[in-house]
Amino acid sequence: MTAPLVVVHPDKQSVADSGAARLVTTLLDLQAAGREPHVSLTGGSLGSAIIASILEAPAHSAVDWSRVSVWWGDERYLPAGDADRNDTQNDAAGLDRLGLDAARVHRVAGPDASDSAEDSAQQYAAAVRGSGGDAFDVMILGVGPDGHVASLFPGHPAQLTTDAIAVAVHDSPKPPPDRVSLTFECLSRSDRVWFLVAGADKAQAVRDGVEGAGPERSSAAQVHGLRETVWLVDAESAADLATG
Ligand SMILES: O=C(O)[C@H](O)[C@@H](O)[C@H](O)[C@H](O)COP(=O)(O)O
Repeated sequence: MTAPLVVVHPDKQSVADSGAARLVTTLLDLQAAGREPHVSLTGGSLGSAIIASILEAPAHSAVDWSRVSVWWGDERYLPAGDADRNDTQNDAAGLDRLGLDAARVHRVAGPDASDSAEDSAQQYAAAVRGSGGDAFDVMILGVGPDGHVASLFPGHPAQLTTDAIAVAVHDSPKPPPDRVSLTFECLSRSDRVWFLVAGADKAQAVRDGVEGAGPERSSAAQVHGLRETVWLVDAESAADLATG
């Protein structure tokens, strides 16, 4: 388990830009070392902002995006193309302009391609298991004001699922109610975990996450990278962190 490193930025745009720069550099290093990287994306405003920033990053065209595998930490259980799905929002932010190989873009099945959220979670778990890599190279996660990551919500029973890669989530405290999420175990099987957070309403969630609060307060605090755990935050969301 790696101790969290906190990097404070002036504003939300710099959080997205620095996440993008970090991702491009990391992918270049991994590809130079002969690895075919696996990256997990996130929904929310920063999940889309980082994609827009990647397209603006000068070195992004040096990455061979056709050999980057893309996943999502969670998905809203809605049909393909639904405007409220994380992947649809990421596509709209420019994901489809990166030059990815569609065969390596691992979308979570919606009700149009699975019998239930449970079935979708099983399909997704099988895809993760079958992907060859036993760890994600980069896991990008947004954090909700309530401390949730992916679709694992503090106090919700689904977050405590063990011995599974992915889980169906019902009665989510945030709409839509039905979702599919990677579990804590799977999220933490990542070399690098990067939390991207901005806004004054996230100050408590950042503090709880960085200080390692329990699962009833913070889902983010339960996720750690194997090599690094980095919080890319803006000044407002860092306001409650102890200094010095
Ligand atoms: O599925 C969802 O309801 C959202 O995607 C959610 O999990 C989001 O990622 C976080 O709340 C962070 O959102 P921001 O990046 O907008 O802060």
